[in-house]
Amino acid sequence: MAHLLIIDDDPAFRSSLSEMLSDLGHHVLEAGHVQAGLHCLRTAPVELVITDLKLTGEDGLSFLRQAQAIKAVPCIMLTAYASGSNTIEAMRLGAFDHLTKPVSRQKLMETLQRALPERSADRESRPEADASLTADNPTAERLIGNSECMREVFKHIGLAAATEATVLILGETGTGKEEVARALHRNSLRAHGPFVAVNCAAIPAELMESELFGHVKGAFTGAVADRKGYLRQATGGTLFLDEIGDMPLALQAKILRVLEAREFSPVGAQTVLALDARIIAATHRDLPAAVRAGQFREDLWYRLQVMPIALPPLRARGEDLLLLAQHFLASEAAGTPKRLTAEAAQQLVQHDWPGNIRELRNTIARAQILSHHAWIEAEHISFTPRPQAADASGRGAATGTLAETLQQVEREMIERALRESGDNRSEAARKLGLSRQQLYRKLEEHGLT
Ligand SMILES: Nc1ncnc2c1ncn2[C@@H]1O[C@H](COP(=O)(O)OP(=O)(O)OP(=O)(O)O)[C@@H](O)[C@H]1O
Repeated sequence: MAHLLIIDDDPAFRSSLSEMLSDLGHHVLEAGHVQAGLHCLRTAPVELVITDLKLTGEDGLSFLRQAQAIKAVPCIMLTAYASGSNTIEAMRLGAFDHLTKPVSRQKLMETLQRALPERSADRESRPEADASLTADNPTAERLIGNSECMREVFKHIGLAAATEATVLILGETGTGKEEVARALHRNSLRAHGPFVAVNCAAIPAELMESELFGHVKGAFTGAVADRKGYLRQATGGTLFLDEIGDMPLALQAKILRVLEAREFSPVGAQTVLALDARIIAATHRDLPAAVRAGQFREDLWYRLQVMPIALPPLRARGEDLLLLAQHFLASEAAGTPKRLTAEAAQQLVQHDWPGNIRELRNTIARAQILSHHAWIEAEHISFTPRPQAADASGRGAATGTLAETLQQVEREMIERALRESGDNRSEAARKLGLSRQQLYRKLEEHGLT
């Protein structure tokens, strides 16, 4: 038996929940608003709190903020109005879990079982979240999603946000990895610092080191002035390394060193600078497969595994699809948002969304333009043809003559080999099964020198 406190301004809900918990053998206290709940926490031997989010007067998040100063007890947020931002905020403020109403007896039992053995000792060591950071913040909902899998993602964001842990975000292209990185930053203790996003796949391998670490004047030909580099630009904030799976191996070793030692040196400098930025990385690649293929360092992979967050593809997000579609219709509308007919919604549901949320956003934008009325009909929905990935044989990429296609595939393979070998030409030649001379000739042919 444990002493539980329920805070809810709906007396009927309070008493039915109280009955359910008493049936499970617990001693239950009830409060109708936040201050009454805080009073119980001060005066009674409360071991766990279940609080509603939307209450008359102060809300459940306000209870969480104030409760921390009184007693460390697990708090479960229960709401009919779950959103990405209130889930993240509740978890960041130390909530044990965030459940949606109506809650089943089974779910409640399961959550209590997880929460109660933990009691207070464990929780006292959790870093206190800075309540001032987002106290007035969660206005516009930026991360849409109500599906069970996204609610798990929001909880992980909330838990990770309050820490300094390096986070690795995994997910197919367009699933919202950058959006999640931004949410982590917004909800972190570094929210007032900069958020610097770097796309590792877009920077030429030979420039990447100086782009990240900076350089001093004269460090190499062309270094005509000092350059700060992204690590220093992110001081006090967050550095988001997007597409880390495309980082050349040589640089992966350097980033690992930065993560371990939390210090780095600009190219050509003798000085060592302390890292004062949180690193969040993301990739759409299958990193374990890249590790097996020798394209990604195993030690860096383990180092990034501290706090992985895997984003589900849109086709696995069920109800979120139409929720997101409505969100894009509303956010892009000048006046009253257009509505989807049942047939148009059906079209959306049947598609498998290889480009995920980005593809949905573009599909909705296109439908919005094509429809001249208040409704979006099925005929306004069209999907972008899926780009055919060029495999090593060039199949699927062929639009020109055979010779053109072969040239194109050759060029892509050379670029990839150079990227993956950190621009080391001997290694790239080995990967491609060419001699160094043959590779040099090909580089010249393709204008890649
Ligand atoms: N949960 C969400 N709610 C609303 N919009 C979202 C959500 N997730 C992603 N988006 C939108 O979808 C688009 C793609 O998101 P984002 O750029 O974060 O994806 P990504 O996984 O980083 O893509 P890539 O792998 O190509 O870098 C953006 O316009 C973003 O604002």
